[in-house]
Amino acid sequence: MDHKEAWDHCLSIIRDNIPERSFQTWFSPIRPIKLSDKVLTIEVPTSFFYEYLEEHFIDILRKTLFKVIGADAKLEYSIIVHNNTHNSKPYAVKIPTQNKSDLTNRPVSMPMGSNSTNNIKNPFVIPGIQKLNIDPQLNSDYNFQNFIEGECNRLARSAGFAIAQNPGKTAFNPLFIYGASGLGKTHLAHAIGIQVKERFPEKTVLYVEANKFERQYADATRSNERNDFVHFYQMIDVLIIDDVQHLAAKQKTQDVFFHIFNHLHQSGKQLILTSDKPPVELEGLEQRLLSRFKWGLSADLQVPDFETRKTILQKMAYKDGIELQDEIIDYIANHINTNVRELEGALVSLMAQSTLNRKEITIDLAKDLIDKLVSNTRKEITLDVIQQTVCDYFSMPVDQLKSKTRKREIVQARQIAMYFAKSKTKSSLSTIGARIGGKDHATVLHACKTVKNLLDTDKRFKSFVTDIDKMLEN
Ligand SMILES: Nc1ncnc2c1ncn2[C@@H]1O[C@H](COP(=O)(O)OP(=O)(O)OP(=O)(O)O)[C@@H](O)[C@H]1O
Repeated sequence: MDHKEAWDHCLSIIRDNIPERSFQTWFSPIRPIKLSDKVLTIEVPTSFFYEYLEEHFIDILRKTLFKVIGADAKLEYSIIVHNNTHNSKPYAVKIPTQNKSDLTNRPVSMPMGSNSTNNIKNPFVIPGIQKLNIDPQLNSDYNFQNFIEGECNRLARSAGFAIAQNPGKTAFNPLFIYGASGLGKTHLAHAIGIQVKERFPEKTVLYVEANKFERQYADATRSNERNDFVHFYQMIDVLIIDDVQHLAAKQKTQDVFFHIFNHLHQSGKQLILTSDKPPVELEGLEQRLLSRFKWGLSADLQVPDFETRKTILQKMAYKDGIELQDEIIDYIANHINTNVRELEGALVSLMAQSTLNRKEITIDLAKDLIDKLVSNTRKEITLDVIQQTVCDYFSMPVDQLKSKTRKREIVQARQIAMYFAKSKTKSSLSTIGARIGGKDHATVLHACKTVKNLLDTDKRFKSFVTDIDKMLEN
């Protein structure tokens, strides 16, 4: 048995024992490299990947290897590092944090300012910020207790939670959280900051929106305080920058951020960034910044599925001290399927209506209000919404649609998603391709043509497309 056969055999066992989504996320990207003396070497994309496997799948990996290779089987990881070399680690041995720099090809030779805190002036206009004893600018409501977990945010939440226990010391540095509007990026970023402050009160945490960072920098430059600005930011232990996409085309701000980023990262400080797009799709940001954004972990927040929407509503209602009948929760969760902010809005409107009019919250009141709300705020049809809707319709995980698999039914679903993405959004063909399965623009064009042809020739296929169209439009 060679390494490929052995690993294939292992995969078939693992696949039967874990959820398909986990399998796709954590096992599909692994490549077997060699098998010698019962030691199987597998290649994983990042050290985070390795740590995650060790933490979550160690038991199943161990049992499967013993079954396939024998009782004295061993597993070695080969981790792809930035300079395209590999680093093999023996089975079940964690990467010691102090050796992390061996694994990541960190450049940086930026001259550093004095670390002394005495002569640092506070360059900011934000009231409350003073030298190191700064207000972290965190919203206490946005904590982990209030952040509801579901398949849609599990990876980002787990990574965020791990960071909060050990800021700067995990492989997730930076943590790059991305996703469409209203899905909880800001909330999660604050939750990490709050938890760090609770566990390590002496640490300096700062949340700042990218726009504000830009304005502060412009002010500091105007008043000749650029160095103070840089020194100030270089003293932060956990720096959270929200909506980094707003730094696009701001060359000078990107330059200064680049230096701050390098300094903090090299000093083992934690960076948390949020954006509405993954690093590969961020336009107008310098390549050197984008490549650094990919050093740690990029984790997306997706549109919550129906069950998670229900949980979110139940917990939100509970927090506000009201009890809603299941029928009402189901109705809202069914009709508001865009993002968490809108779910929250619907619940607040419902409570307001019932309080103002002294009416009980009944299913009729809920229907009346939600129907108005939905028709007034015609939901934006985004690439995420399209992919989620197509996957809901065919009962498949979004991961599969985004994967490279050539299984017929998945290819078909992917083509339908591309067709709707082309007809209902303004996204370019290459963006559509990149977001749906990592394909190029020619594949998207081909998909649109195929769907149009099938609409004319295949009745069953046409009914799929019509149903999904209705779901998107309603
Ligand atoms: N998983 C969740 N659990 C509980 N509340 C959530 C969750 N996700 C989002 N929310 C709530 O939804 C609202 C919108 O979230 P948030 O502002 O974090 O979204 P965002 O992704 O940063 O959006 P934008 O890109 O528009 O700034 C907030 O009130 C937040 O508390």
